[in-house]
Amino acid sequence: MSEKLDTHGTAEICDIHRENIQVFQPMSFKSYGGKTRCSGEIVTVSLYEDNSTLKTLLQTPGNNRIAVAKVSGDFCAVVGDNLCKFAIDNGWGGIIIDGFVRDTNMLKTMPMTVLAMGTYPLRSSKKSQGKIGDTLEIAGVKVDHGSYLYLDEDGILVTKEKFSDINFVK
Ligand SMILES: O=C([O-])CC(=O)C(=O)O
Ligand SMILES: [Mg+2]
Repeated sequence: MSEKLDTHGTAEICDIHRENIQVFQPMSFKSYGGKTRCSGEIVTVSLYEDNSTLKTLLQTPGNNRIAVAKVSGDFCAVVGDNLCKFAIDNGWGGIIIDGFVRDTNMLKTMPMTVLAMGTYPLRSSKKSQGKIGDTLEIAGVKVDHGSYLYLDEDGILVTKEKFSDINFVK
């Protein structure tokens, strides 16, 4: 007897839609937030040693979208409990940082999905401008602004559009 699942995680999406997804390389991201799953439209953010563009973005309505940021330059933490609180208050679906976060003792208690490459205690400078909307190269995948992301305990995958036949686990 086979039971039909009424919700799907990333593993089921991979089985159903293998041809239409790109999967992030493993061992690239760790989960730091109080939530470990999310799905939603991607907003891409390019940062260079400065989190102000991301900070401003997270203070605008998220409508359940996912902020995906790539950070270059010197090591710095671009998200901590303050930015995480903005994301929660403004209805963002998740924050994915190809870079570092801090205040992780707080982040783990907060109802937000926050993934990053690792932790670093030093904050970013406020000297440079970031940019929204670039295509980012992250964990072996080209991530387009406006594409769709599914993330859970098994991994992260992106697709051009939301799958209408998928009822993603909450
Ligand atoms: O303030 C910053 O730049 C990062 C941070 O610690 C926070 O978001 O709490
Ligand atoms: Mg902080």
